[in-house]
Amino acid sequence: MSADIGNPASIVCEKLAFRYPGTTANAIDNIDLEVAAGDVVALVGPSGCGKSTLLRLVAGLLSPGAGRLLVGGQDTTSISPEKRNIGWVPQSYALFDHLSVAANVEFGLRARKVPKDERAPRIAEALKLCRIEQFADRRPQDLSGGQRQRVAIARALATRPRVLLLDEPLAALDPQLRKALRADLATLLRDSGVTSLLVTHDQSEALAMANHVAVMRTGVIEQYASPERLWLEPANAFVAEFVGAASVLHASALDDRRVELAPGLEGEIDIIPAGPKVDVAVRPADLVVDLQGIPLRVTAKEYAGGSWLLTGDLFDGQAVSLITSHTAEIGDTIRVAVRPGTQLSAVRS
Ligand SMILES: Nc1ncnc2c1ncn2[C@@H]1O[C@H](COP(=O)(O)OP(=O)(O)OP(=O)(O)O)[C@@H](O)[C@H]1O
Repeated sequence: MSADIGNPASIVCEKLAFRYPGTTANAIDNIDLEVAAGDVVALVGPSGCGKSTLLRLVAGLLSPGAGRLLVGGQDTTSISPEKRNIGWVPQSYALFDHLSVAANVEFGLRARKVPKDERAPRIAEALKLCRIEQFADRRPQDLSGGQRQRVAIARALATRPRVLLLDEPLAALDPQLRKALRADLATLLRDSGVTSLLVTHDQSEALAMANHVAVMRTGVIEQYASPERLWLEPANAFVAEFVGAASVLHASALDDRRVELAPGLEGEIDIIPAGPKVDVAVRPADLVVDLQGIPLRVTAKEYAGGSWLLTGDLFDGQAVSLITSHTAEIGDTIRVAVRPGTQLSAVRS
C-alpha cells in the first residue's frame, strides 16, 4: 500500500525553538531533525522533555519562536494548520460515540470539505487499510480499545494526510494490550506509507515501532538514529540509560578490547578505547550470577515473569542491574560476572 492514501512528505526542523509564554526556558531548543518521507519516527524521552511541544509545532498548533520547520520541503511559517494536510491521532482518540465508525471517519472528511461523492470510497479505503471494514456500522463504544484506536487512525488516514502525528498512540490501552498491539500498529503505519511521527515515553515501544527514534531530554534531541544504532552505539550516558536500561560504568582499558568495569569485573567492548578510561553501557542481560564473580549487594528486586531483575551496588559504589533466574533478598550479597561472550557497548562521547 498505498500511494493513493497519501503523498508522504518529509519533515525538516532547522534550529527549531519554542518557549511557552510566561516561562523562562525553551520547551524546544535549537532542534535539528530530518524525517524522510514515508518514515516512521518515534519521539521518546522523559516527561516534560518537549515531545508533545514538537508534535504540536509540526501540526501547526504552535508557531516556532526561532528556526524553520519544513514539511515536504516547504517552509510552514506561512501555511495555516488546515492547509498543511497533516493527520492527528489524539491520545484519547476523540471519537464520537453517538456516530457509527463510518460516520466518525466521514467526520474528518467533512471537516476538510471533501465533496460528498468522494467520501464513500475514501472511507472504504481507510477502513480496509485499518482492517476494520466489518465494524463500519458499529458505534465506537461497542469496540475494543485496539479497534477504537484503528478508527481514530482510519479517520486521520481518510483525509490522505502527508504526515500522520500520533500522540502516545498506545496510552489509552491496558498494559497487556499495549504490547500485543504495538507490532500491529507499526505494520499499519508502514503499510499506510504516510510519514508518521509518534510520541511515546516508553523506550521499548519506540524501539519496537519506529524506523528511527529521536531521544529527547530537556528540549533537545540527544540522539536520532535507528533502534539498532541507539542500542549498539548510544551517543551518551543518558541515551544508554534511557533506551537500554543500562548502567554506564567508568571502566579502565586493559588492552585493545578488554576493560575493567570495577575491580575484578572484566569484559570485552565493541571498539578500541581511545584512552585509558572509557564509559561502558552495562545492561541487565550483560551480567550473570557467577560464584567466581565480584560481590553485588542487592538493593532492589522485581519479578520479571520467570526471572528476576535484581539491582545492586558493586563494592566501588556503582549501581548495576541484572536479569537472572536466581532470586535474592534485598540486603543479600550475590556474586556477578559479565556474561561469557558478551560484547559490551562503549559510550562514544
Ligand atoms: N501550555 C504550557 N505553558 C507553559 N509551559 C508548558 C505548557 N505546555 C508544556 N509546557 C512545558 O514545556 C515543557 C515541555 O512540555 P511537553 O508537554 O512538550 O513535554 P512532553 O515530553 O510531551 O511531556 P509528557 O511526556 O509528560 O507529556 C515542559 O517543561 C512543560 O512544563
